[in-house]
Amino acid sequence: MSAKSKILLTGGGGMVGRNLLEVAAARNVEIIAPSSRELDLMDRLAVSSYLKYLKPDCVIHAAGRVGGIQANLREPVLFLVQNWDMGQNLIMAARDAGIKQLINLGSSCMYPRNSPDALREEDVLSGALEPTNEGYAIAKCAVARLCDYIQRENPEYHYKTLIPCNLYGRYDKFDPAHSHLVPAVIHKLHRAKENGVAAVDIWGDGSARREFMYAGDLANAILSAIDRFDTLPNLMNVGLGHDFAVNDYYRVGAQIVGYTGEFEHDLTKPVGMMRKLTDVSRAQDWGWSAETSLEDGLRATYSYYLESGVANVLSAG
Ligand SMILES: NC(=O)c1ccc[n+]([C@@H]2O[C@H](COP(=O)([O-])OP(=O)(O)OC[C@H]3O[C@@H](n4cnc5c(N)ncnc54)[C@H](OP(=O)(O)O)[C@@H]3O)[C@@H](O)[C@H]2O)c1
Ligand SMILES: C[C@@H]1O[C@H](OP(=O)(O)OP(=O)(O)OC[C@H]2O[C@@H](n3cnc4c(=O)[nH]c(N)nc43)[C@H](O)[C@@H]2O)[C@@H](O)[C@H](O)[C@@H]1O
Repeated sequence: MSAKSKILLTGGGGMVGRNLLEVAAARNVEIIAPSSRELDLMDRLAVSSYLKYLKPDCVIHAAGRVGGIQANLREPVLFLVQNWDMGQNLIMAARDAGIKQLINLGSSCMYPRNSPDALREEDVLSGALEPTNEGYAIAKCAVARLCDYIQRENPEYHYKTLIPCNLYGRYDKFDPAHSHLVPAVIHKLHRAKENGVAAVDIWGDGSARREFMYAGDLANAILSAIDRFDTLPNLMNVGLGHDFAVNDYYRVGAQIVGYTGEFEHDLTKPVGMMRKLTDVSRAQDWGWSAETSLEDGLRATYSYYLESGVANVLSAG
């Protein structure tokens, strides 16, 4: 894509979007990123007229209704309806506006549950989904397939999907009502350290495994995808290629936060998939690999948690 290309980003106010905008700014890549108040993706007519007016050369779809296992269990209707409506509205409007290049973000939750092996792109829709996030996963699969079908019907359109593994990093959601594992680890351990709490609860027995990648690495991957769009595979996992047990995230988190207390396992809490490791060979063949270690990523995320004031807001709540 040329330096003059006009790039539209949805979800610019979210964790992935804000990391992408930071990395793009550092490389003098201009990206147009309307907030949800400026462009509500649930409003089909507004999306259609916006795209016909703006006529971007490429669209990056990073908006979504996103949350951890507890939010998905609580509101499956919202996760299904909003992620499908936003994706359909944007992608159909892009097609009808004649926009030829689009990068859609899926999620490793799209994959069938409980696969002992690393998940390959061709495994999408090859088995039953994880019940704890089924609504979200159905929407993600449907939007990814919509992109694929548009390409099949219109070969001059290139609507590609990246499938990120679990993510964490600066600008993440730390509110326990919505957070994923890693921000929950940071928030719970910080609060326990500050309040002298003797033991922190871990949901489940801690043996579930997760592949959490630093969001800054995904931002770099998306920028590479923009730069080298023509060689980008139509469907590509973006992950670490290795995972850790839930207990490991708490152990390393305790080192970073400075928590020296004990842990207790709450077996009444939901654990979701026992594993959802992505196979990253397609990305490696394409010339991309993640670079940030868990320790470095946790350290940067904890610094953000402290410096952004999130810690104080959540402590006051
Ligand atoms: N976080 C993860 O672990 C993870 C893992 C794999 C894939 N992904 C995917 O990566 C993408 C970004 O995730 P994230 O973690 O950055 O999510 P996030 O922090 O929750 O951000 C979501 C973004 O979507 C926007 N949005 C929500 N409803 C909207 C609407 N009706 N109209 C326009 N914009 C709307 C939000 O805008 P406002 O802030 O203005 O509401 C926000 O900027 C999503 O597609 C997600 O499925 C995330
Ligand atoms: C990428 C996201 O993956 C999500 O699944 P999923 O990895 O289980 O989502 P998480 O909420 O990150 O949970 C990951 C694992 O961490 C365990 N866990 C341990 N302690 C905690 C805690 O205090 N808070 C949280 N949240 N988890 C905790 C949890 O039981 C689960 O096995 C999907 O629900 C979303 O839709 C999204 O796709």
